Amino acid sequence: MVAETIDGKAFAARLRERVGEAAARFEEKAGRKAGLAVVLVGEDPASQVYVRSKGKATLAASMNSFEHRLEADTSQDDLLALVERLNADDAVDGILVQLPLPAHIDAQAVIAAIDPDKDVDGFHVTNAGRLAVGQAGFVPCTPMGCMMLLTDRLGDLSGLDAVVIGRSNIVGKPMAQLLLDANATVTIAHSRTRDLAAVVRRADIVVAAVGRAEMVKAEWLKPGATVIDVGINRLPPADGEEKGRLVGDVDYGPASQVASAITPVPGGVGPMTIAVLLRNTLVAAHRNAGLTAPEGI
Ligand SMILES: Nc1nc(=O)c2c([nH]1)NC[C@@H]1CN(c3ccc(C(=O)N[C@@H](CCC(=O)O)C(=O)O)cc3)C=[N+]21
Ligand SMILES: [Mg+2]
Repeated sequence: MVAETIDGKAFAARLRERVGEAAARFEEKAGRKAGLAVVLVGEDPASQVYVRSKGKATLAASMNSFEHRLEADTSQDDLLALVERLNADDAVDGILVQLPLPAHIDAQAVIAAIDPDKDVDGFHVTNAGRLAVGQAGFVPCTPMGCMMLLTDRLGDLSGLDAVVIGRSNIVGKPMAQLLLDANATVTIAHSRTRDLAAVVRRADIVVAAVGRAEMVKAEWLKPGATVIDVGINRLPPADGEEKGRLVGDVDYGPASQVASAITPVPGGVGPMTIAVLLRNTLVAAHRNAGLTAPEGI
C-alpha cells in the first residue's frame, strides 16, 4: 500500500481563505477589523519565524495584527502588565503569548492572566475546563487542526480506535478529548507506556505528538491506519547541508508504505495550526462584538 498524503498546507490555505472572507463580512457588520495580538519575548529564531508567519497570515485574512516584541530580560511583571493592557483593549480580540517563554518567567502565570475569551490558543485553564466538560470555548489550534484533517479524510470517527502518543496540555490531552467527543475509542500513550508498538498496532488513527524525530516506526502501524504527525523536529545537518532537514515524529518514508493516509512534515499539521488560530480569532471577534459567529469556517 502507498499512503495518500494529507495535504495540510492546501487544506489550511482554503480555511484561511474562508476565514478571510468571513473577516471581511465581520468588518462590514462591526465597523472594525478583528484583531490578533502576538507577544514574543526574546529572540529565539524559530519563534521569530512562527511569529512572522502568523502576522502575515493575519493581515492576509483581513484582520489586524498587533505584534509586541519584548527583550529577553523583560520581567514577568512587565509582561503581565502588557497582557492586562491587551485584555482591556477593544481592538484586540485574540491574544497569543508565544511559547516557550524565557526561564525566569512563569508561563502558567502569564497564561492565567489572559482573558479566557481572548485566549485564542485555548491554553487557559478555563478553556481547558470548558473542553473537558463540553462547553463552548477555545480549543487549542494544533489538535483542532488535526481533527479537521481527520474528519475531512474519514468522515464519522465513531467507534474507531485512536491512539494519541504524547500527553501535553497543548496537544496530547486536548487531542484525546476531541477524539473522545467524536466517539472514537481513545488511548493516550506516553514515555512510560509498555509495548508502545503493540498499542499503536491496534489503532485506526495514530496521532504522534512526542517531539522525537522519526520515533514511530512503520512496523508499529496497522495496515491502512490514518497517521497524523504533529512533530516538527530538525535533524542535525547531513554532509553538505547548511541546516538539517525537518522531520516529524513518524518515520515517514517507511510509514507511508503501510498507512492509508499520512500527513507530511512540513506541509501537514503545522499550517493548520495557524489557520485555526485565525479562525479562533474571528470567533472571538464576533463574541466581543455581540455578533453570532459565522458557520462553516
Ligand atoms: N502560544 C503559542 N501558540 C502556538 O501555537 C505556538 C507557540 N506558542 N509556540 C510554538 C508552537 C509551534 N507552532 C507552529 C505553528 C506553525 C507551524 C508551521 O506552519 N509549520 C510549517 C513550516 C515549518 C518550517 O518550515 O519551519 C509546516 O509544518 O509546514 C509550526 C509550528 C505554534 N506554536
Ligand atoms: Mg506541556
